[in-house]
Amino acid sequence: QYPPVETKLDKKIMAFLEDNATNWRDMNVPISDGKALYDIIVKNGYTKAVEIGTSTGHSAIWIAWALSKTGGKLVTIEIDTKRYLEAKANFKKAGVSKYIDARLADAHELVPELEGEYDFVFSDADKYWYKNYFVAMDPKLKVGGCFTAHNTAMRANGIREFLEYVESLSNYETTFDEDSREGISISYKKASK
Ligand SMILES: C[S@@+](CC[C@H](N)C(=O)[O-])C[C@H]1O[C@@H](n2cnc3c(N)ncnc32)[C@H](O)[C@@H]1O
Repeated sequence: QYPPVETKLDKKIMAFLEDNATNWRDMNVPISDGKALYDIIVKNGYTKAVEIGTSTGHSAIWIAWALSKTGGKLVTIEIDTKRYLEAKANFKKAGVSKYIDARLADAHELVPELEGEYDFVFSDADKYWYKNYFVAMDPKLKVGGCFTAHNTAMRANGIREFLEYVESLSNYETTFDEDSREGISISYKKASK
């Protein structure tokens, strides 16, 4: 389930993840979904990532682990101060702080304001805003980049609207991680329009 452990940092991250495997209580992704995100990033060599909805940092640690391989960096956004602070402490313990720019902010406001280009997005905050997050990130997502979203198996309001929208776009190709119980949509940007 874990990626190959080759370096001192790999060892440190894996030890942290193993020690805390049963301690995630704040709507965090399961280990298998974290590994799925890791694989997408490493396979594609992504270096500029955004996560919407940090919580206490489980998925961010998996993303940062992948970015430690590609030489990238993650911007992750959380609105809740307690979870944000806990995530920061977890990043330190896992040894991945230098790969993460953690922001305490309302993603409704910050996502449209993010500057620069990105090649990987993981959307995991308020579901009813998923389509808006996608619309705000789309112009900043490089061709070849990927927009992923969690809990797509829920098909709740907002998630359904987001999926209908992204699946209607001819410049995106969307698939689903079949092994994820909660569902991860994976939308590759094939062309600029
Ligand atoms: C499902 S949890 C994220 C879990 C995390 N990705 C993980 O796997 O470890 C969703 C998080 O999004 C945060 N959130 C909800 N609305 C938000 C908003 N408008 N801006 C930023 N964060 C938000 C919640 O406080 C919550 O911590």
